[in-house]
Amino acid sequence: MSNVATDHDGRPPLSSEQRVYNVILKQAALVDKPPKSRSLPSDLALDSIPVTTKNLLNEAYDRCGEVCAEYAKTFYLGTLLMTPERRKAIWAIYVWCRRTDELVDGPNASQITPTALNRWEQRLERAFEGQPYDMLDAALAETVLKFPVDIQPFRDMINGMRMDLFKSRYFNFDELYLYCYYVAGTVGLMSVPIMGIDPGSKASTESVYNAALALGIANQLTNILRDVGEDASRGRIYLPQDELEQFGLSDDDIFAGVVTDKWRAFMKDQIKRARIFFKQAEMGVLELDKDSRWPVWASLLLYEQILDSIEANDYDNFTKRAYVGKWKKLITVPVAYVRAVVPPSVTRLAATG
Ligand SMILES: CC(C)=CCC/C(C)=C/CC/C(C)=C/CC/C(C)=C/[C@@H]1[C@@H](COP(=O)(O)OP(=O)(O)O)[C@]1(C)CC/C=C(\C)CC/C=C(\C)CCC=C(C)C
Ligand SMILES: Nc1ncnc2c1ncn2[C@@H]1O[C@H](COP(=O)(O)OP(=O)(O)OP(=O)(O)O)[C@@H](O)[C@H]1O
Ligand SMILES: [Mn+2]
Repeated sequence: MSNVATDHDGRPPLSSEQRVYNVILKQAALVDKPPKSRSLPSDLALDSIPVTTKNLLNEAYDRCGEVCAEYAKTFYLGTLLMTPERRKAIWAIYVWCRRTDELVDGPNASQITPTALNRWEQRLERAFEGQPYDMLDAALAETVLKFPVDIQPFRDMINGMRMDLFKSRYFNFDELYLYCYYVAGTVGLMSVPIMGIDPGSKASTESVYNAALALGIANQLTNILRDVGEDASRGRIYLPQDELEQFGLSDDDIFAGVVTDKWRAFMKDQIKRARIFFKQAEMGVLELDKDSRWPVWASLLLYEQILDSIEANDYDNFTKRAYVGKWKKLITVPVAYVRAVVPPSVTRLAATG
């Protein structure tokens, strides 16, 4: 199994960041290549799909859109601005990610075993080979046929779910970084080939992939900070153990769930780090194809505001769930639009007067 965590014989172990960067280089090289020629059965060529299958596929894409609208309304609205082909592809990937997450986080999570995840991975492979198991997989299968999406980030997301099955503590940020790549950085890598890089962009492909990875990491770190109380109630602590210790905190403090000055100081530090990842991601949004920028900006700005909300709750993420209110969301959407359509030099000039 190809896994970013594979050890290199005899050489000093690479950090998670270095391992993940190697994946970025590989993904960037793949998307730079001309369209891949997958060895698919000849009846699977896109132009030979019969009309009835096409109708079923369209129904499957519509269903993917509905799921996306149900789980992330604002983001769904943003996808409506993308070209129909891209929008459908993002929905299909969204649904695969949501279904993968539900395996370990959903109502049947207690029944999920490593074998079940292996079966899910086999299903994924079949979809990439053009042999989908159900209609939602068929939408994914068509998507990966149309766009230069590689299987590795998908496999890696399943690896993240495997990690969730046996691991409930993270010794340091290096371990947490790898987990964040698996469950969220991968989403960035899956999305870039769909959203496309602006033909006028001067940025290197790997720098855009790196920004996409950073957005995934930033989102996941934010998600972890928002859900500290909820995760602790399930016996899970994603926060790096060594950093907790540096602030004089232990697992017991988290289970006790009392906001102290030590906790506030610790949280400030964690929020600062998440914001650094959001900043890294921002540079990449400008390089995306024009009509893909708005949904990404909206998603970035909305998720980042969860950090503001944790601050506004005076760092009580034990008993309060940080969220972005309706009005803030409403304001964010046009702000994201302006950022997406106005070149950064103009907004910078406007900001400096
Ligand atoms: C435009 C855009 C945001 C596209 C991404 C669409 C997509 C395929 C999303 C899939 C998300 C998903 C269901 C992932 C499964 C694992 C998971 C749940 C991760 C957490 C998401 C937050 O979900 P939620 O708040 O609903 O959490 P709960 O389940 O309720 O706890 C994550 C925190 C991470 C999701 C990661 C991203 C959205 C990364 C987005 C990065 C890009 C789209 C790259 C943009 C490109 C550049 C160059 C910046
Ligand atoms: N899984 C996700 N992937 C990408 N972005 C997401 C995801 N979940 C949330 N977001 C971003 O964060 C925003 C807030 O998400 P949240 O799920 O709290 O609310 P919503 O579904 O957008 O709106 P509502 O509260 O009206 O249902 C989303 O609109 C989206 O932009
Ligand atoms: Mn959500």
